[in-house]
Amino acid sequence: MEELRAFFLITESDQDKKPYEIDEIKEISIENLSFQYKDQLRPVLEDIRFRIRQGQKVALVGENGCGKTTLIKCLAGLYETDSSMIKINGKPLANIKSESYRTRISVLFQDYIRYNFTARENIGFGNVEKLHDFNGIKHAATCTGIDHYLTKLPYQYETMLGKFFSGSDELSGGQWQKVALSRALFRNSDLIILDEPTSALDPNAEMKIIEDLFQENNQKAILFITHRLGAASLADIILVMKEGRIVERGTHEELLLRNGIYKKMYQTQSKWYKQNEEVETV
Ligand SMILES: Nc1ncnc2c1ncn2[C@@H]1O[C@H](COP(=O)(O)OP(=O)(O)OP(=O)(O)O)[C@@H](O)[C@H]1O
Repeated sequence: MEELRAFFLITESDQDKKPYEIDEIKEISIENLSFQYKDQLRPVLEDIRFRIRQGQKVALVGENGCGKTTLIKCLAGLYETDSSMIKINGKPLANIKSESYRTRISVLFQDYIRYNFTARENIGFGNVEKLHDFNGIKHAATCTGIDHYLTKLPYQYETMLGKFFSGSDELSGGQWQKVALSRALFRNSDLIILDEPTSALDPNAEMKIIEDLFQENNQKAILFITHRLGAASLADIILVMKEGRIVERGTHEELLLRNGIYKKMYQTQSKWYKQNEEVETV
């Protein structure tokens, strides 16, 4: 009898460890996550805890070097972390087949690729199986506001982008960023992770894109890094990081009521915008 029980116990625990597939991400939870780069003396992330549910929009803010990009790389499964610290639908990320997880997420890093291919392909590469789904590609481009520009190109979406080919069209930094963001949106994912997706855009264009992004993807979870608190204010939850830790969290209004880092950052940025408005009107 004991042997029989032992047999079932082993079989159950083996099954737990066997990587499995997921077809949906309903919740991501991070519990007590710490991370250290091999060549660094101190951890870059310490005791990180938060949860993102389906449809939630979460902004990650904080000064340069506080660990924001490292955190989203851990979440994207690019760095190995203690298996139980990141959980997807309540189960450790490490137990999920990485291919299956990656098809459910969409990530846009700061150093996105500018493909010397057509505009359609540049966006379509987000979901290569749907490279010929023109309506889907156009829809993603409309959401980021780049459709307007692409439709005016000599061959519209079939125009080559970049500067390598004759007849191709080289975009501005902000336009490339919109194309890259369209590519991330074209992917059919449950979780969209964006590292400063609108940093090259002017504040008005940025706010419009973030608003449209949230509206168009109301069922999806979005985690985005931003240095502009105007964009962060649109999120359901704002996580404020400092030296590898989350030190404040809440809505824009809640954080302004505290006399913390977020409020100081906000006051500094408001002053900056006011000064610039005054310079423009002089
Ligand atoms: N590949 C790496 N190897 C070693 N150290 C790294 C690596 N990437 C980042 N770091 C270090 O980890 C710390 C956090 O970097 P990270 O890029 O996560 O910060 P960040 O908050 O995203 O900064 P920024 O706002 O400037 O983009 C920094 O001190 C950085 O030097």
